[in-house]
Amino acid sequence: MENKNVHILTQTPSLANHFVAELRDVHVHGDSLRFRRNLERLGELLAYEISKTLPYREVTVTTPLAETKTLLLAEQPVLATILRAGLPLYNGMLNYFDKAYSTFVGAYRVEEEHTALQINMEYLASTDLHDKILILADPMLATGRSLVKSYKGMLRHGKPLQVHFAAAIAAPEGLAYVQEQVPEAHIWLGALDDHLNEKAYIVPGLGDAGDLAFGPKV
Ligand SMILES: O=P(O)(O)OC[C@H]1O[C@H](OP(=O)(O)OP(=O)(O)O)[C@H](O)[C@@H]1O
Ligand SMILES: O=c1cc[nH]c(=O)[nH]1
Ligand SMILES: [Mg+2]
Repeated sequence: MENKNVHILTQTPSLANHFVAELRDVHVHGDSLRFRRNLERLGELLAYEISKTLPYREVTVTTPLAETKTLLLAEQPVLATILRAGLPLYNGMLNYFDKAYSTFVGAYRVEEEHTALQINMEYLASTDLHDKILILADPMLATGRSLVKSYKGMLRHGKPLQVHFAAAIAAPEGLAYVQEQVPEAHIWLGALDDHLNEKAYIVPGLGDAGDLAFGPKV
């Protein structure tokens, strides 16, 4: 997909391909610690890629031997995520943007037979977003409904100057919906997959990210 606002890590050879491969692999899925850690490692890589596009300022650092100039972030981004599957990806980003403030949304898909997919949003705890650089991380961008509803809910806490959406895996349908609803967003993906199935799961995808990380919901 040719779009300068969409960045897909696995389109070039790098360790991101290892992390995404393990996230998908049914033979690794029994190990929830490894699943969470792979999401976290991907979050670290996505944070690093995003960091290359952020504004910097020059500062002087004093070593034991001399003073030297270096670049530091002009400002910290705000990191946001959607509970619960978003936590490990968010945690990876927080490992790198280690002084960032955070915003949390509790949203989940109501997956019922014969009814249209609905997103329940029941919790929102946000820092001030006015004029901030916002990075919203959620591992699965399937229909895009969770991401867009969460982002629009966050806007009551201020309009960010810049918005980045980060996901491990996206479906083309969800990507198109997000681009239509939030055209200003910069989108960062581990991988862009083929399609959604009849239950709005990403194919080939990885299954249910929340269940694989934290166990099945009842
Ligand atoms: O693009 P969408 O079609 O909205 O689907 C994506 C959402 O699905 C997953 O969460 P889920 O609803 O399974 O909740 P969970 O984190 O509790 O597992 C995922 O973490 C996204 O938030
Ligand atoms: O494929 C999908 C779609 C939504 N949520 C997931 O965890 N996986
Ligand atoms: Mg889930």
